Amino acid sequence: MTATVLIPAAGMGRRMGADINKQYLQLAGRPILAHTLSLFDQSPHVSRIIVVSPADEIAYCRREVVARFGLRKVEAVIAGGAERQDSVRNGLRHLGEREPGVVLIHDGVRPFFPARLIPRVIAAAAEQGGCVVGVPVKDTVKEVEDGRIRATPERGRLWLAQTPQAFSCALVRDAHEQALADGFRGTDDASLVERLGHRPAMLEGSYRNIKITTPEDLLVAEAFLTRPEEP
Ligand SMILES: Nc1ccn([C@@H]2O[C@H](COP(=O)(O)OP(=O)(O)OP(=O)(O)O)[C@@H](O)[C@H]2O)c(=O)n1
Ligand SMILES: C[C@](O)(CO)[C@H](O)COP(=O)(O)O
Repeated sequence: MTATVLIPAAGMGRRMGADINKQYLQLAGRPILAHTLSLFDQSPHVSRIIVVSPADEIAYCRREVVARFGLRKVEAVIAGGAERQDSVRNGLRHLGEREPGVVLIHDGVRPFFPARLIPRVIAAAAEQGGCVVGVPVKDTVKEVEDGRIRATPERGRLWLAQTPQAFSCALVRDAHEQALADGFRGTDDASLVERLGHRPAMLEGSYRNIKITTPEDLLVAEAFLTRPEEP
């Protein structure tokens, strides 16, 4: 079974504070976005890739990433929206009704997702409707209100949600459209599906699957590149 991959890469990288958008910063001679796209482009479990980009960077993305690095499965680069949720919704609308299977949604700035997990994510989404990749929390987490601790949730039940997050395409499209209609804003795609009463599976991924967000993440990324994960 193969799946479609949707890559939201339409953010502005404000927290990175670089001169160029963070997905185009170089890691080992390639833009971060090219690393991420290559993971999926090379996978036999992926049929096609849709990239969501800032509208004014579409031509640059096509030329400097897709064409330059020969990413053959990238079918389209389309315009995103104001927030990640808007960008993903644009991508899902682009896929429209013609997408019958599973769609994997993966942040353009998570270049270290282990590609060996792609078939497991797809299978879990196909069997259980949805699947989120994540890792168990290592620190103790506190709920804080007005500068004071309100609660200490039991750590054994807490996971950090990463991407990819994969779903049957019809389900996640409905979840995004319902969230828009209700004015609901979530920080990931699964939360939109959960509020419709579904319980996506959690699949243990890798602590290396970081979202490159702030400058110190680039130092960590360089370190990962010098010592690649075992396949
Ligand atoms: N309007 C947006 C905002 C974010 N994203 C994408 O969602 C992923 C995760 O977002 P984040 O790391 O927060 O990226 P930015 O929004 O670019 O960062 P910042 O909040 O610092 O500006 C990134 O691949 C980003 O490009 C997107 O497609 N559309
Ligand atoms: C989807 C996500 O990467 C899961 O961890 C994350 O929630 C995105 O958050 P952001 O604030 O839009 O970067």
